[in-house]
Amino acid sequence: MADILSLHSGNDAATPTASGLVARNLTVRFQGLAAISDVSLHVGNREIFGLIGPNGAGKTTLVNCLTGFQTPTEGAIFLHGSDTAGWRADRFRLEGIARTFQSGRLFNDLSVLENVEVTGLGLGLARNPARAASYELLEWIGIADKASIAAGALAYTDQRRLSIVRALAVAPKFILLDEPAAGMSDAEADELVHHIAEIPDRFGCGVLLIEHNMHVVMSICHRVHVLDGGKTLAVGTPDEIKRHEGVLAAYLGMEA
Ligand SMILES: Nc1ncnc2c1ncn2[C@@H]1O[C@H](COP(=O)(O)OP(=O)(O)OP(=O)(O)O)[C@@H](O)[C@H]1O
Repeated sequence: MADILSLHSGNDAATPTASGLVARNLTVRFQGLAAISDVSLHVGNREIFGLIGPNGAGKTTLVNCLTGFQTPTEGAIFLHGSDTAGWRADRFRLEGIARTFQSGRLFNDLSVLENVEVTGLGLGLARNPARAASYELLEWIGIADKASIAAGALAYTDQRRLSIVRALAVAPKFILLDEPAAGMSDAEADELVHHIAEIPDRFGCGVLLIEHNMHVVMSICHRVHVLDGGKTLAVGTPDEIKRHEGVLAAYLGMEA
């Protein structure tokens, strides 16, 4: 615990605290090559925390570590002060860490409503309450009118919306969103921004957001962590990140 309280060292500008989701000095090597190197971060309880970086920067590898899909080669992850060493993905999920995948991973043959409902049933809810809660989530994200069609028949952008509510259905403490705005038009991304911004207060959870759409990241994140080549390049508020010379050169400059 004392170690977490002194997290302020290293490369995370977060306020030291034992609460929240904390990664400390994470390194992941694949066949000797470092996908991430000595990365530390802290996501606060109701924070919207952006994770950005060029392709191959290590964002997904980091999220895989924070959800138990990847064991770090070095370093540690703490959830509300508990060391997660040895936790597998199902334990992370049970402890309140939910995620979406770039690929969606929906049950394509089940209806949109059933995709959310199975999560509620898995949590032990009875059928009717699970169905009602699922419908409410679909209404919130704006796809309740498609509740009865097969998830596999949804447009790609609606599949991404469904992935988000399915992850929220487990009442997580943290939700990790992997490129939720991918493939969306500017208008669709704007609408998504509005929904993601509501998550902390409406669902009482923190958000870690991987996103290439800079408008989305800069308009809703409280803080942004920039990875480049597996290393932390900068951590700061959106305004600080927008002005950071190293970030402009390594990443944002590419967008110009
Ligand atoms: N299972 C793996 N085996 C070997 N190398 C891997 C593996 N997973 C990722 N890598 C490598 O680790 C580095 C980081 O990849 P990662 O997918 O985490 O980056 P990313 O920032 O999420 O990229 P993108 O924006 O393209 O999704 C890349 O060089 C990638 O090739």
